[in-house]
Amino acid sequence: MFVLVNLKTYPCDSVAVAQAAAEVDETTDARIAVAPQAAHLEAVAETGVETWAQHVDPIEYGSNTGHTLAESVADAGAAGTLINHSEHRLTLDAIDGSVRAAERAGLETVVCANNPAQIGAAAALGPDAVAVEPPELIGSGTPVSQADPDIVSDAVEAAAAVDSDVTVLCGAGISTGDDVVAAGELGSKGVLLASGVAKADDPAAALADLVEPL
Ligand SMILES: O=C(CO)COP(=O)(O)O
Repeated sequence: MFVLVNLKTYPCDSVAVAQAAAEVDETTDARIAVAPQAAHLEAVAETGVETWAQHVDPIEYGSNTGHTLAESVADAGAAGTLINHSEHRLTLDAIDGSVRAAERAGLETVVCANNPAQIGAAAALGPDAVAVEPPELIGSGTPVSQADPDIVSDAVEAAAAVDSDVTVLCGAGISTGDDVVAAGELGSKGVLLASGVAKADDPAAALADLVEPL
């Protein structure tokens, strides 16, 4: 299972969370990665943990003030990037452009979407993976795998119907090892989570709990 921890812009210590993730990664067969905000990518990558960007723009080198260039993200040490997170929605055309920009820079891609229908559309753009995250459950503490299991299994079906090479992650409210196991039982190959780690009093313990049953 892939455990991708999105730190959003939470006021946590990104490097401390990354160090904890790197340590927990040594103890498990699960794959752990941390997605800090762009300004922290390099510091997080230096901890040795697999590092992901939260977003890249559909642009090339040039006059794009304030945008995030995929090549810069890769140079900072990122191995992959989220695209179209629920908190950073893009047009279809921009999602496509961002996937192409990420590919150009050698970044792995996870395109986020709200529901199975959007997952099918996202899969058609050929990312490495898609992540279904019902917006109403994000940050709720109620795991999608429990509150709405069908959305996960339907997303797995929707992606497979379009492109069987695109793997499916799920997210929203995931915070325990049991939630990760439940996600796996629904056909998800990983989880995307944030508050369960970034807002935890002890992020290292939260991460250890997440991978304990894997
Ligand atoms: O948005 C999310 C991950 O990208 C999910 O957030 P929570 O884990 O806080 O529900």
